[in-house]
Amino acid sequence: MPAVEMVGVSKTYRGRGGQPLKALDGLDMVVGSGGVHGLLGPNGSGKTTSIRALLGLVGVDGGSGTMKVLDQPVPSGLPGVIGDVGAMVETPLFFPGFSGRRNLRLLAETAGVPSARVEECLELVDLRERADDRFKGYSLGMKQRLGIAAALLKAPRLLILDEPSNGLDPAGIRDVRELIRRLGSDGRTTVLVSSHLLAEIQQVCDSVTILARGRRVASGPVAEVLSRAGTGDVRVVVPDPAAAAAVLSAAGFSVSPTPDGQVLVHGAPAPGQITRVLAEHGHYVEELVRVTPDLESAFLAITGERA
Ligand SMILES: Nc1ncnc2c1ncn2[C@@H]1O[C@H](COP(=O)(O)OP(=O)(O)OP(=O)(O)O)[C@@H](O)[C@H]1O
Repeated sequence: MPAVEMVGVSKTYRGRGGQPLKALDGLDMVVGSGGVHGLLGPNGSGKTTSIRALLGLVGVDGGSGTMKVLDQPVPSGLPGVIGDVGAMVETPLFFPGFSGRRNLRLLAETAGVPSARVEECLELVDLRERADDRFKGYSLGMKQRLGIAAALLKAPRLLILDEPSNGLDPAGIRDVRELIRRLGSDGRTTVLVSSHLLAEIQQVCDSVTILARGRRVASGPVAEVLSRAGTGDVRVVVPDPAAAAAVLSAAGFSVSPTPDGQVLVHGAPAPGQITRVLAEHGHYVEELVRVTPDLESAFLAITGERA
């Protein structure tokens, strides 16, 4: 059973002049159970809107598709499963003059969660030692981790985090990344995390849905999405790159030189053919490497947009 399912979901906002703005345009998304799933897209592509729609915080266009969370239809079945869903959407609100612990205890009381769970969550996000400091004195990273702790209070089966790394410094980003990885590998939690940071998704997620203009443009295991968007380029190191490039070009390969004196052969040719043609002309290959794209180039290739 997928943890999240969206099929053909659209959401139209009214712009300032009343003109329609399609934030979601027939969006499909399937998040399998367990692990970390990334929702990746440039600003304005519909990440927050889709998360808000899944949580029933925003209504979608009438008759525009279906959504399920933990196998329950959204919004009608949400009351039955919302206790198993933890979410952090936008910066969470806490009382600035209260400590992290007191803030969490208040939330736990409201949700009927025992206070022992507050301590567990503080431990999970590594805030135990600073739990009695006032919230307003926390760094942005600590505030964000407290927000994640709040989302974890109910020991959710599905944890949804909207841009949890936003505004964090590198150390904060690393802490949040490690936390997400830990949660996603505990065997019971599915984490859905949105980001416009390609490296973030690449480092932390098992699978990914890529959005552009409110639509899914790619999805699957991160490694698969990357290889599908693969350029098929091969980088060749030879003693005389200019002559080797001329030979390859004459043999019908599409080639270009690299600034560091290597030859880039485009378009997924079998590497064996490259070495054979070169050897026939007295050029002996010192090194031959397939170029693996990172998520950034894959993303640009897929969406034609800059993140
Ligand atoms: N309440 C709203 N009223 C009108 N338009 C909105 C509203 N919320 C979002 N939009 C528009 O819908 C589109 C999608 O926005 P959304 O916030 O879902 O994107 P996003 O991918 O989360 O981007 P970001 O990372 O910038 O938050 C944008 O064009 C945005 O301006």
